[in-house]
Amino acid sequence: MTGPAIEVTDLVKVYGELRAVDGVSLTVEEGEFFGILGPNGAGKTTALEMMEGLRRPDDGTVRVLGLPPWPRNADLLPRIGVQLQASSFFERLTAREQIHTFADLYGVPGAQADGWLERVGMADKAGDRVEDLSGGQAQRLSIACALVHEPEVVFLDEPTAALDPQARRNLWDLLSGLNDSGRTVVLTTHYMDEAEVLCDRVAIVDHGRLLRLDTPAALVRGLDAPTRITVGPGLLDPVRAGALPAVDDVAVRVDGTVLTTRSPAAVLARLAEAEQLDGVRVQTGTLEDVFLDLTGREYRA
Ligand SMILES: Nc1ncnc2c1ncn2[C@@H]1O[C@H](COP(=O)(O)OP(=O)(O)OP(=O)(O)O)[C@@H](O)[C@H]1O
Repeated sequence: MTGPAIEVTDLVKVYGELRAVDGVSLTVEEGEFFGILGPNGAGKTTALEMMEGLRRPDDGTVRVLGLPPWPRNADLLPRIGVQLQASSFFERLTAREQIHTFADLYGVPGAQADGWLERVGMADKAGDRVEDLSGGQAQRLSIACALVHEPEVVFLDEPTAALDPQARRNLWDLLSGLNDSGRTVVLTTHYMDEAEVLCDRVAIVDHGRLLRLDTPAALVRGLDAPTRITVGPGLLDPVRAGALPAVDDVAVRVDGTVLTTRSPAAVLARLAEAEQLDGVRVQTGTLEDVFLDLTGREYRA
């Protein structure tokens, strides 16, 4: 294929007075793991549904694999995968019957469906009814159903929402492997850490607008945030610490003495000379700092 996997230009969706998506333009490259990150109500789902061809844009254009997804495009449908919410499973079917139903719709052999159950770690739950699955298991099944026909582009809408932290982390392992074979993955999330761990590039959205689009590392670097180095409590005389070259600020807290610096290597070298590196913690900026910097308010998922 030539050209980007997805091209969105000046996309708009209006509900009454509300501009849920307000002039978003972005390009997703083939094989990219792309994240749309923003707090609740930012417009992530609305934007994603317009890319999937499930919602009609009020303005702007979408091209997926070079084709317009709206109105329903029969050439495009077999080439994209859309993760449905667990609540939209067919009722009373087992996990295996569920994914085989999807496989039949796409003319995919049953063995391929079983292969996907295996890949998402659901083979031993194949005989369980979908309503008896845990939240994490239901998400795994819905991801397998979205991928059963081996689409080139897959859309996942908050695939780890409502999961406990352990189940989320388990699902990250599965998600991070999804684009190994060159498949393009677009995911929405309101979890900063999830975007940071999984995505090649992240679009930060708020109030329907695209605020910033870059790799997580570049977003954090662009912030020019200082590094915070925490030394164990009582190990460092705050006055001497403040006199160290490159230390901009010193704060004494219960969990240790926090040195703020823009030259962490120089400060760490001095701590090493003084043999005070034991238990030292180094914290750089995160996507949460980026959001705060962009919007002036704390990130609240
Ligand atoms: N069908 C609709 N009619 C009216 N308003 C809508 C409709 N769908 C969404 N909205 C509104 O549009 C805004 C964006 O909603 P959207 O679901 O796209 O946000 P989101 O970023 O996906 O948030 P969440 O994480 O809560 O799903 C919200 O204020 C929402 O209330």
